[in-house]
Formats: sequence, C-alpha cells, structure tokens
Amino acid sequence: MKIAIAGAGAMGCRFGYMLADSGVDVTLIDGWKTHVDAINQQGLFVETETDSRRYSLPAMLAEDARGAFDVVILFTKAMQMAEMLQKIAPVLARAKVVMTLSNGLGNIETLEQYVDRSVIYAGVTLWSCELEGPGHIRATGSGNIELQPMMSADMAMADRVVDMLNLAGLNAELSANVLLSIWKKAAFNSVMNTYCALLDCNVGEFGKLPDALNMARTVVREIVLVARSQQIPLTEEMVMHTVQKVFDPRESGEHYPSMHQDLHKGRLTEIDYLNGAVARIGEAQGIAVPVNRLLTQLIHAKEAQ
Ligand SMILES: NC(=O)C1=CN([C@@H]2O[C@H](COP(=O)(O)OP(=O)(O)OC[C@H]3O[C@@H](n4cnc5c(N)ncnc54)[C@H](OP(=O)(O)O)[C@@H]3O)[C@@H](O)[C@H]2O)C=CC1
Ligand SMILES: CC(C)(CO)C(=O)C(=O)O
Repeated sequence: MKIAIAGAGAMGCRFGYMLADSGVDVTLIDGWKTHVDAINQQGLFVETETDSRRYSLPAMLAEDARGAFDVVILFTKAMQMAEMLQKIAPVLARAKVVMTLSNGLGNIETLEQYVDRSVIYAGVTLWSCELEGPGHIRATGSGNIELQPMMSADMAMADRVVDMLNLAGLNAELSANVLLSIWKKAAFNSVMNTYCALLDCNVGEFGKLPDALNMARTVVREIVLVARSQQIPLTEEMVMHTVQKVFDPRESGEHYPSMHQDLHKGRLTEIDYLNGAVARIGEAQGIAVPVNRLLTQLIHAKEAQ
C-alpha cells in the first residue's frame, strides 16, 4: 500500500518512520517548508530512548502534493485540518481511505466537508512524540490506535489497514464505537494536555501531584454529562483508567503533551476542540460546565501572554 501522511509534525513523522521501517511506501506532506526541505535533504532525524537515526523519507509541500496514495493519514492539528484538506485536494481525489487520528471533537465533521463519508476512517492514538525542530523528532514511550471506518462496506480494506499498522508495531485495533473512543480520548486530553500546559509539567510529573486524580475527576465528570447528552455512553472510569495508565514512563510519563509543546513554541492550542468544545456543547444543552469553561479561558489567556 502507498501511504501519504498529511500533517507531518511530531505524530505524522513518528507514524511515518515506523511505517517506513516496516517496509511501507510512505510520503510525508506538510506546510512547513523548512521542515520539508530538512527531511528531503538530510533525512528525518529520530531520537528514541535507546538511539538516534536518520530515516530517508520523501516529503512534499502541501500545496505541491500530487500522486496516487491508497491511504492518506491526516495528522494536522484540528484547527489546521480544513486548510490541509483544501491544499491536498488532488491527492484526496484518488485516495481509497482518508483517516484522521488527530485529537479533539469535530474532526469527522471537518473531513466530511472535503471527502465522501465512504472513504473516511476515524480514530484516536495514545502514541506520543515531540517535534524538536525542522526534520527532527523525539519519539519515546509506547501507545496504541483505535480506529473505525465510518461506513463498513469494505471490511477487507479495514483489515488490511489494521494489519499494516500492526506490522509497524503501532498496536492498532478496530473500534466497535469510534465516537466513544473519540470522546474518551478528548476527555483524557482535556485533563492531561490542559493541566500539563497550565502547570508546565510532563505527564509523569502531573501524575505525582497529590491532587492529580481529584483534579482530573472534576473535569471528567462534566464531560461525561455532556457526552451522555450526545448519546455517547462515556463513563468516568473509562477516562480515569487511561489517565492513570499514561503516568508510567513506558507509556507517556516522560512526554510533554502536544498542548504544552504548542504553548512552549508560542503556537495556538487545540483547546477549542477539547475543553472548549465540551463547554460549548454543554452550555447549548443547559449542562453546567464551569470547570471546562474556566480551563478554556485559562489556556486562551496563556496563548495571549
Ligand atoms: N504530539 C503528540 O504526542 C500527540 C499529538 N496528537 C495529536 O496529533 C495531531 C498532530 O499533532 P502534533 O504531531 O503534535 O503536531 P505538531 O505541532 O508537531 O505539528 C503540526 C503542524 O504544525 C506545524 N508546525 C509545528 N511546529 C512548527 C514550527 N515550529 N514552525 C512552523 N510550523 C510548525 C506544521 O504544519 P504547518 O507548517 O503546515 O502549519 C506541522 O505539520 C494533533 O491533533 C495532536 O493533538 C495525538 C497524540 C499525541
Ligand atoms: C500523548 C498524549 C496522549 C498525552 O496527552 C496526547 O494525546 C497529546 O500529547 O496530545
């Protein structure tokens, strides 16, 4: 299978080198010219816990992206997705699968404006990565992927996609209810990304705070009520299980969540697709969401500082 990864930041590059290392034909697509040039000229430099290596991978600028790819994996930030989809229209026109694994609520709705629902796969991932600079990532820890085609006409294709991801060691499985997976991940990110960004700490350091679990539950309880108003059977336990699991350094303990990375680099965050989306939906439903509203305001204040 030929794969294009559109949005080759930290995560796009991590998936790119892992897939390429397992023998898959991968092309990276991104809008950041210096990064694309660095990958084409020097290879993608990957640091892990044990070594560092350069991977030779082709990269294209989004506006120049052409070619036939079986699968396009979108790994932009939620707020960059529409612009990326517009730029890579020639690639999307020929793709059999267009998959989003980006964090946040609303990504499927964005995708549906640009591609037919029959090719859309949606999912979430607990893999993590840091973009250290142009053509340079730090990829530690482990993770998994839950994904599902939005229409289940071609399950043989879905199995092939899952097999390809697993051959690369990415621990993928088909989800029976990807909307639940997405809400569970969004709730988890609304805790971990937001608190780590505000407290300037990594996942493991947050986990060591005496009040970490109480602080997490306060956020999660509101999100569970909002999810239920959308017929999503989310429970507090589901989210808290994932929150506690990632404190381990073998999972994401040493990782600075993507929202922390964004604030650190002076970039906008995905807050409006996490706590902000929950607050928006909750308020429209008449559900009290003061904690998620306040956290959204605090992150916007940090963005403005
Ligand atoms: N990082 C992580 O560990 C995880 C991230 N995710 C999710 O995956 C999605 C992708 O996130 P992630 O890979 O972290 O995104 P990154 O911030 O690493 O990259 C996203 C895009 O931002 C632009 N960009 C990033 N840094 C710079 C810079 N210094 N200068 C100029 N442009 C830059 C590039 O696009 P362009 O130039 O076109 O704007 C890049 O493709 C998000 O939804 C995120 O929440 C999910 C799990 C873990
Ligand atoms: C790695 C993880 C799971 C940590 O919050 C994440 O989703 C992120 O950084 O955005």
